[in-house]
Amino acid sequence: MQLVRGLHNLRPQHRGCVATIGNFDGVHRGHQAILARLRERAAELALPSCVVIFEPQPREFFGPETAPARLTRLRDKLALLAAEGVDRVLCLSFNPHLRELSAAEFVRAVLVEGLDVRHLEVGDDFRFGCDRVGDFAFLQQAGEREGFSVEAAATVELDGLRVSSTRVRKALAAGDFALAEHLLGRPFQIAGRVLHGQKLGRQLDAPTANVQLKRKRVPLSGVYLVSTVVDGQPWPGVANIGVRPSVAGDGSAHLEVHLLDFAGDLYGRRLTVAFHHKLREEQRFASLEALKAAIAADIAAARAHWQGQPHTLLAGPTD
Ligand SMILES: Cc1cc2nc3c(=O)[nH]c(=O)nc-3n(C[C@H](O)[C@H](O)[C@H](O)COP(=O)(O)O)c2cc1C
Ligand SMILES: Nc1ncnc2c1ncn2[C@@H]1O[C@H](COP(=O)(O)OP(=O)(O)OP(=O)(O)O)[C@@H](O)[C@H]1O
Repeated sequence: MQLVRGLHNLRPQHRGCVATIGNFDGVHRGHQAILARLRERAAELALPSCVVIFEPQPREFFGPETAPARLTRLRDKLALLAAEGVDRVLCLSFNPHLRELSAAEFVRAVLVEGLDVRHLEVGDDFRFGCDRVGDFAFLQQAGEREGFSVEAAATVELDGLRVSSTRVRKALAAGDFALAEHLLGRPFQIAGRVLHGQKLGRQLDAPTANVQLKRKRVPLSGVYLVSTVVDGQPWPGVANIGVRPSVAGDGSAHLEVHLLDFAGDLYGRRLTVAFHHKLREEQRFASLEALKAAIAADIAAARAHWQGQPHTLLAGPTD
């Protein structure tokens, strides 16, 4: 899959494609349905498929402090789009210039002059352009004028409700991992490099891999049953994600993973951590002894949960 950053990096060979536009945060089952249609249309028309995304996402541009926490950082999103068979991603920086484009200007600059789109696939509720005035009817009219077809994919629902990134975030916040997994079509995962921590974990009888989050906010907080894959082998564990109120920190979110009965060195490696069940909220403990006892109880709960389940049967992460 090819990544093109910004309209100015489009070249003549990028013209002529089937496309879709959106945030695609989480690449959930609604997104997957659109991407499946995109693949089909691309094959029928013998053209490459292109997904147009924005960075930052529009809500992050309008309210960096109030925008919801991301399900996927750009890197994860790109990996998931590649796995869905997308040929090309056009990543536009959402900046003051882009936000001021009217729907008609967006169609002209991005879809017609930039990409020469021959077919556009969108969700039935899709809206875009300054003040979100561009909708499906608008796109169809523009398509008739400019010579591209537009198709609205039917809404994908689960239990009578639309699948959306917002709903995945709510499921995670409520600790409903079965629902999050249904909505995403895979367990919720966070990937990152293992960094050196404060080395306190050893004193707590729970050495932890400190997974770099590279983001200010995360869509979940607490203590969880997790799994990861080390050297191709699924590995169960328990993890804390949060600000670690019991130890002096900088207030930023951390992901600390303790793998059950693991003795190797993980520093510098990239781990993908899948979340399966919430054990408890993160707490502020008055002493390291109290924290140590709580972590021992978490580890015992994880052991009881995974006992009897062969590691190979774990619903592990995808890499
Ligand atoms: C299973 C588990 C549960 C944890 N629960 C909490 C908690 O409730 N409150 C807290 O402040 N820190 C909690 N922690 C985080 C520890 O404070 C952290 O792992 C420890 O400070 C080690 O950090 P280090 O890797 O930087 O040395 C938990 C860690 C694990 C592995
Ligand atoms: N459940 C769904 N069924 C069909 N299409 C969907 C569904 N969810 C999103 N889409 C479509 O996928 C494209 C990208 O959607 P986008 O990520 O912008 O919205 P979303 O998933 O609904 O997120 P949010 O909850 O943040 O609004 C759009 O065309 C959108 O209409």
